[in-house]
Amino acid sequence: MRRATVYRYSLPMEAGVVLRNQRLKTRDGLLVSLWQDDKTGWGEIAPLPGFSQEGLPQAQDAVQHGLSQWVQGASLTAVASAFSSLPSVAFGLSCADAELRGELPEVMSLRCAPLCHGDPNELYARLGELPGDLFGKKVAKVKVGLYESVGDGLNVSMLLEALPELRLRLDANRSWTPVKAEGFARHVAPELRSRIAFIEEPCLTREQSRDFARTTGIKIAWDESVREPGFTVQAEPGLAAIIIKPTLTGSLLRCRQLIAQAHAGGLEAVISSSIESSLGLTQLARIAQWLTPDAVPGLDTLDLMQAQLVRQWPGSALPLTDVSQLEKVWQSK
Ligand SMILES: O=C(O)CCC(=O)c1ccccc1C(=O)O
Ligand SMILES: [Mg+2]
Repeated sequence: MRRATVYRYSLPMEAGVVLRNQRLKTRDGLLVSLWQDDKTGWGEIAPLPGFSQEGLPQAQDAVQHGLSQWVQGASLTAVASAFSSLPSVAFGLSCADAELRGELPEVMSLRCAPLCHGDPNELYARLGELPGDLFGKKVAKVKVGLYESVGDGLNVSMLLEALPELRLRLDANRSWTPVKAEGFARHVAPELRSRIAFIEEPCLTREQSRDFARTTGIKIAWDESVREPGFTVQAEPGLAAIIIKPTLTGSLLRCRQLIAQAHAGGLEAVISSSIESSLGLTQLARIAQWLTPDAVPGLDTLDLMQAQLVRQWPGSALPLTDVSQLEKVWQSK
């Protein structure tokens, strides 16, 4: 006997969370809970506005359709894989399936690269509390490209000089022209550059980003590129990592393929948040521990929200929204 329930959630965000020029006031998504033979599995389906191609109504239709098939005996692994054009659906259903089958280990990665939103004092304070990673180094992520690239360069240099064990991941989200990228690099001394683990997508095109890596010696990582049609994982000079945001990428199977291809090419694969609730984030932390144990995941987005959902993120003081407070939108017969 199989049963499935779909819940809808809407969590208030902290004021001022802006994504690709739009303000995100609430984070909206679906939770699914599966039940079979006294076992349960949960998954989160949360298309991210401005990033996901699919919207929530379309995702909900697909989820209900997929779960109806599962209840009637179809394999959810196969159902999830069939939704490759709706990555959030493929990912959420495959997580619920993996939990139900006991495939997703419980143990979470407790390391997480803190996201710095520009205030260096805040980052100093947070880094002080951070445990060093496997190699005794601390890693944090700083968004760049929002203001003047020269200012970004100065800020990054100041952080690296002030904190000698710090390594930085930077993320420019394709915002720099080659001239701006050069303006950034000019203000980061060559001896500091090796402590930039990578910068995600510095320029508008991959070719420009490759040129940037070549001329500056600063390593790059693909993020947006990983989700573009025709992308294949390929090791190349200057490339350090690929970023995998499963909600934007697809099923666990698809994520595992990307991770395996990255590792085979000597690249780091970094599991990262698409601003999921605490339920989705704790699953991502488990996936990271399971599949990329040597890479610190990029999951520091819980505090953008005003509440946690169903499952608690270790150490978070945010209030917890319980299942009983959620709107049930569908249930199998
Ligand atoms: O990667 C991280 O550390 C946090 C997640 C993050 O930065 C992000 C979250 C949602 C959408 C886009 C991005 C991004 O990488 O730009
Ligand atoms: Mg990015």
